[in-house]
Amino acid sequence: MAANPVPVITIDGPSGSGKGTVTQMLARRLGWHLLDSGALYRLTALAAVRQGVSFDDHAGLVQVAASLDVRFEPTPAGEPVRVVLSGEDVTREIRTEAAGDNASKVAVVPAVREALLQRQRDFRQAPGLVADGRDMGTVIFPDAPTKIFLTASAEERAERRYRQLKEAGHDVKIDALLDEIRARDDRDMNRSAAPLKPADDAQVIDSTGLSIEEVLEKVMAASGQA
Ligand SMILES: Nc1ncnc2c1ncn2[C@@H]1O[C@H](COP(=O)(O)OP(=O)(O)O)[C@@H](O)[C@H]1O
Ligand SMILES: Nc1ccn([C@H]2C[C@H](O)[C@@H](COP(=O)(O)OP(=O)(O)O)O2)c(=O)n1
Repeated sequence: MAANPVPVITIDGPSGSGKGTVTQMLARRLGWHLLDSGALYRLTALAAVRQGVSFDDHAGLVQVAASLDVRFEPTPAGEPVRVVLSGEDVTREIRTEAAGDNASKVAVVPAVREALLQRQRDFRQAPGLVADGRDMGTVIFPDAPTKIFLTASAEERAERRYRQLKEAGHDVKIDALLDEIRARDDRDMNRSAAPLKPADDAQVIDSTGLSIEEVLEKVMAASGQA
């Protein structure tokens, strides 16, 4: 097969490592497209709940994933991309910790991942793509010229999530968030299909103690875009 000439930067890593933030800033700076693959798993879980499909019903989940009616709409700089599911704005609803946990549960099902595979690859359009998730560099875009694995200590990731949720007006407890982060890390890393791990050719960046700007600079340098 001929090599795909459209460049991709993959940014994989655990929850709260800063993938989404860095991906958005980088995509804007480069003028490239963006793929938030986690949103597809969050939407699959949300649509399943709404349609009364149990997470044990794998055939049902595949049906939901394959027929997702979703649009990602651009927003002004600094605001999250607007996510529209079957005509309804679900941007906020899919960002809760519960939605993330449900996403991680449907994401263990290999056939669900298979049903979302081509939809993700279709985001690879000129002039380039920045893609964030768990398996962007290992499974979805194994030929990506630049692969980043972003990480940070579980404590710092829980702290970041705490600040983010507090600012959004949610009543959260740091200990519960740390437990949730650890449980999700464990599920994402230990599943058989496309587990969370750095690709062999990924550059690992530990963002513990680094500001968002410092991380962005490291990612730009690693991708030859600095
Ligand atoms: N290096 C960093 N230092 C401090 N806060 C950060 C850093 N990177 C991200 N954040 C903040 O942490 C929260 C989670 O970041 P996010 O990009 O959503 O992570 P992920 O997509 O990996 O789950 C956000 O509120 C974000 O602003
Ligand atoms: N490429 C991906 C992206 C997300 N997932 C699953 C596993 C994750 O825990 C959930 C939610 O991912 P998401 O990136 O939206 O969550 P965080 O922002 O990292 O908290 O979806 C996946 O299995 N593969």
